[in-house]
Amino acid sequence: MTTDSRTTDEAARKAGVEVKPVAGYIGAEISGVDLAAGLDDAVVAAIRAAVLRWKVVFFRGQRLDHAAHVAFARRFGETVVLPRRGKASPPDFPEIETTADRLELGGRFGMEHDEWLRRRRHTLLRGWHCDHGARVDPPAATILRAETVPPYGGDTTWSNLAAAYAGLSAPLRQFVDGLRAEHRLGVGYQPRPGDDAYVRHLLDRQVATLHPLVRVHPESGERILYVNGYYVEQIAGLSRPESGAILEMLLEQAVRPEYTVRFRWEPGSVAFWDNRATMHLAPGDTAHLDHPRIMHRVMLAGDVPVGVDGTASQPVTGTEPGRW
Ligand SMILES: O=C(O)CCC(=O)C(=O)O
Ligand SMILES: [Fe+2]
Repeated sequence: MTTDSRTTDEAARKAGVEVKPVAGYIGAEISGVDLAAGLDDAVVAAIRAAVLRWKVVFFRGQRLDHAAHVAFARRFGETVVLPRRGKASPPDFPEIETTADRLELGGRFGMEHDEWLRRRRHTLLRGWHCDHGARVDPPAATILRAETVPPYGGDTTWSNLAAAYAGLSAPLRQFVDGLRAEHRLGVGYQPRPGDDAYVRHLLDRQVATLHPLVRVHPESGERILYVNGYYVEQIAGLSRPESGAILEMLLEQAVRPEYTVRFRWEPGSVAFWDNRATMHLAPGDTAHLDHPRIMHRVMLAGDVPVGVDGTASQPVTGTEPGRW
């Protein structure tokens, strides 16, 4: 499978679906498909090719319920079953995670969201992340659907990390190709009464992995600037100030506006992104609004990343492939 646009177009033509790019480097809207119906293999192949080519694809006006959402995801790979989940997750659907109103990430870790973000070392990248990036095998993809959206606000933004890598100068690409960085979750957070089971699970386990700073995409072969605004902590072998300055620069590069796409949700919208080749930014503009925002997601299991020299990511603590 390649990211060649001819391959993508060919697959779409065969399947009778329309793939319409919506930004120069990332994002395409797919129409002419009902995700709740049983999809034939050609449609699945067309969607898969579009996700690889455009990194995130959008569907509108879908009528997925939890069961159909999971069934759709399973056409593309193994779904992730979280062993202990937040109280927001629907009963009987261990693969579905629900976020209501806003991402309470800070609150989840025992402090207010702003304080949580302030503690991050990298100031530029407030909130940009790929999902579960501190794991040794982060999910390959996330499929997010909107149930209830505010009348304004609540947009999500994605960035293309292959384009960000390609946009670096040659000497800098060569420099980062050989580096690895530690990604961490749960460090320094204090538990507090009322934490749900999922939070306690995260707090129980410090999760950290040494990932290549440039990973080779397992399907497309593209080089990906593998930084993460939530999780990346330190470039191995560099001093703390060197690492901090270089990470700030790379994180800024990773989310340059031209590499991004922003999506306006409607009820029934679905976004399907390649979590190996993108970061995304959950909206921060709805917390003060009096409008609910209810989203459900399913993730696909992913591989252990591999760097340019063929070296795989190394677990540091609290993570092993396939164990959630
Ligand atoms: O709700 C959103 O817009 C995105 C939330 C998010 O980061 C995720 O589902 O992984
Ligand atoms: Fe996310």
